[in-house]
Amino acid sequence: MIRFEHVTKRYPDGTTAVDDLSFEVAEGELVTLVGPSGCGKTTTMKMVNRLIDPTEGRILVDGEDIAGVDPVKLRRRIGYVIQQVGLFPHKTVLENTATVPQLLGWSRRKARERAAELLDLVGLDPAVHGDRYPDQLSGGQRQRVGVARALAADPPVLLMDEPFGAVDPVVREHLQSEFLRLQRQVRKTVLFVTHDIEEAVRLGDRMAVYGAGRVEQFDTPATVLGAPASPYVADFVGSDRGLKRLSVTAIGQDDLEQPPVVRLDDAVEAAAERLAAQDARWAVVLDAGGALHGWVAREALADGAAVRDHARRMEAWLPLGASLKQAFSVMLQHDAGWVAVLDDDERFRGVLTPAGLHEALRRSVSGVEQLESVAGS
Ligand SMILES: Nc1ncnc2c1ncn2[C@@H]1O[C@H](COP(=O)(O)OP(=O)(O)OP(=O)(O)O)[C@@H](O)[C@H]1O
Repeated sequence: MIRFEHVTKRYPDGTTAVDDLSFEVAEGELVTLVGPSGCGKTTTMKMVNRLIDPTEGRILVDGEDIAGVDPVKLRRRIGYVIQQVGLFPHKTVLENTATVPQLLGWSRRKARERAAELLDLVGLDPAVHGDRYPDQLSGGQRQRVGVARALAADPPVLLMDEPFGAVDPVVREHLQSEFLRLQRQVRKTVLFVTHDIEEAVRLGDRMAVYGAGRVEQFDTPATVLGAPASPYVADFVGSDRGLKRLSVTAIGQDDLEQPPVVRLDDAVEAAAERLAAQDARWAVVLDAGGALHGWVAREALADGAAVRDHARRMEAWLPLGASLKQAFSVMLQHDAGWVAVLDDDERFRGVLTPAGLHEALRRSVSGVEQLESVAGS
């Protein structure tokens, strides 16, 4: 969708901001550009919407060399979100969000309807916030309006330059989660500039780690953390990259244990027999529809009619594919001996125990070492 071919940018004073850059961002992919200040991230981004033109090389958007495209027309296909947001102070939130559709010639009513829909999508109630002015919003809310405005004309491509850089860490994490949720819905092709390695790892399908003007490594966060391509990248991602890897290592089916499963309506004797046959002290309890209800202890199944007479609720669960970091946090939060793991259709897939989690942690960390020795050989 966005393709850089040997792109170099030299400013008139002789500074080479970007040096022979080649990479491709697939349709619907979110690529983070991360690196220290002055390494050329913003220059890279501004070349995509022709705020800056390259000195050498070419950039293709959707197969078309953008050097031949009128910048104004090009920018209609490309949403742009920056740290300073740049909302018009004298326009309301709704008017700000409707700006681009109106420039594109939409009727005032249609543009405002679309704006209200988008504010809703980014988690702002148009009835509450729509008529406010930007200075009546919090920093986090202003950033959300910036994202809504960039999405208003439904461009296939989004450029985001440190969009969450100016808010405090708690709000930033919140905005990141919301943005990930939003991106799963809208599936834009996104270039996202940040100097925060945690943010780059968390948001990126792939990440480009910049050294001075060059991409030192372009790969998935798990690979960048597990097998840094050079001592520079290893140093940049930090000595705690093993820990960071926990947030990008997913729980898999192999990490789960399979205790006996009984249903709320099962007769007590039949349930007790099943537990005895597997020599288990407890079983997971599902309701008639197969949804997780909780658990039941073997010794409780001595009397009564159905499992439901003795079943206890268990609220904690994790989706299959959740990160080890999330798993750790849910286990600590619920002080639980096990956590049920459900798939996308909320079907029960097994339980994660502290032993299973420990095994997965070891695998993740030793993965780092193994990959390191591969990278070093
Ligand atoms: N108009 C300009 N003229 C000359 N040099 C420039 C110009 N704009 C940027 N540069 C230089 O180009 C290099 C790359 O700048 P760029 O803004 O792309 O970096 P960055 O990685 O986005 O940095 P930051 O994270 O600080 O925003 C820097 O050395 C910068 O000083």
